[in-house]
Amino acid sequence: MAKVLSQKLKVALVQLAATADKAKNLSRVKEHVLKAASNGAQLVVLPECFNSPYSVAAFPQYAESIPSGETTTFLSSLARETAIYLIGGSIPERDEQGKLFNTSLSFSPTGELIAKHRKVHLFDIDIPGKIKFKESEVLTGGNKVTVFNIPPFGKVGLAICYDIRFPELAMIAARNEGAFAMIYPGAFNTTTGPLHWELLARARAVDNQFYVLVCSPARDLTSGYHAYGYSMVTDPNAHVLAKAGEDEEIIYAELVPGVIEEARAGIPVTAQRRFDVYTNVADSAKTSAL
Ligand SMILES: NC(=O)CCC(=O)C(=O)O
Repeated sequence: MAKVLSQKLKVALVQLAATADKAKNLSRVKEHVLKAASNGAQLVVLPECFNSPYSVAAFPQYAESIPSGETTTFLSSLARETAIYLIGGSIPERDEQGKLFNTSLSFSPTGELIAKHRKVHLFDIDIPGKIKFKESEVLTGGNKVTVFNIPPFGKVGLAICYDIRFPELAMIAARNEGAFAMIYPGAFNTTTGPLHWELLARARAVDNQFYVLVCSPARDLTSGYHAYGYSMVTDPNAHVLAKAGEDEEIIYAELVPGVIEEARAGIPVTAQRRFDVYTNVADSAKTSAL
C-alpha cells in the first residue's frame, strides 16, 4: 500500500514577531523564508495574521483582495524564488461583496496558488477578567474543509487557529482525504495558550495518527493581543519534534515516511472506528440511556 507521506519532508515554522507595519512584516517574512530555504526546508509555514495586528479593529484596515492584493503577489514570488511550498499563515481578506475573512493562502514551488482556506470557526470567546475576543464582529466564517496535494510528498489539511478546537476538520483530512499532516497557522494567547495549545496540537496528532504543525506569531507584550508563541511540530505518536519559545525564531523538523503507518499498525484506532454506533454525531436523537 502506498505510504501517505511518500518521502522525507523538511518543514520550517516561522514564529514571526508581527507588527503593525505591513511592509516591515513582509520584509521580515522574506528574510526568514530565504533563511529557512537555504537551510533545506521544503515547506515553510507562517503564522496567523502575519502581516497585520491580530485585532478586530485592524482587520478592515489591513484587508486585501485575493488574488490581486499585495500579499498574494508577495507570497507567490517568494515561493517561486525559494522553490518551496509556502503556507502563507493568514491575512485579512476582503471579497467582492465587501465581506471580510481570515484567510490562508498556500503556494507551490513555482508560485502557483494551490489552496485557500477561510477560517471556518470564528474566535468568539469571553473569559471574564482574562480575554474577550469576537472575530464575528467583522469577519465571516469560511464554509469548507481544505485539503491539498503537495507533490511528491502527499496531501495536507489546512485550518486556522480556533479551527483546531473542532476535531472534525483534521479527521476529515486524515480519514477521508488521506492527508499526512494538518497545518494550523494560529495565534493563541497567554490565557488559552498555556491551557490548550500543546494539548490540542498533540490531541489532533493522536486522534488521527498524523503530523500536526502549529505556527504562532512571537509574543509581544506591547501589542493589544498577546500571542502565546510555542510553535510546534508533533509526530503521529504525539511526540513533540520541535518547539519554539516565546520569541521570534524558526523551528525545523523532518517528517519521515512510514511513521504514520507504524503508529496506525500498533494502535489501529483508524480501522477500529465504529461508525455503525456513531453514524452521525450531530444527530442527538440516536443516543439512549439504556
Ligand atoms: N486566533 C485564534 O483563533 C485564537 C484561538 C485561541 O486562542 C483559542 O483558545 O482557541
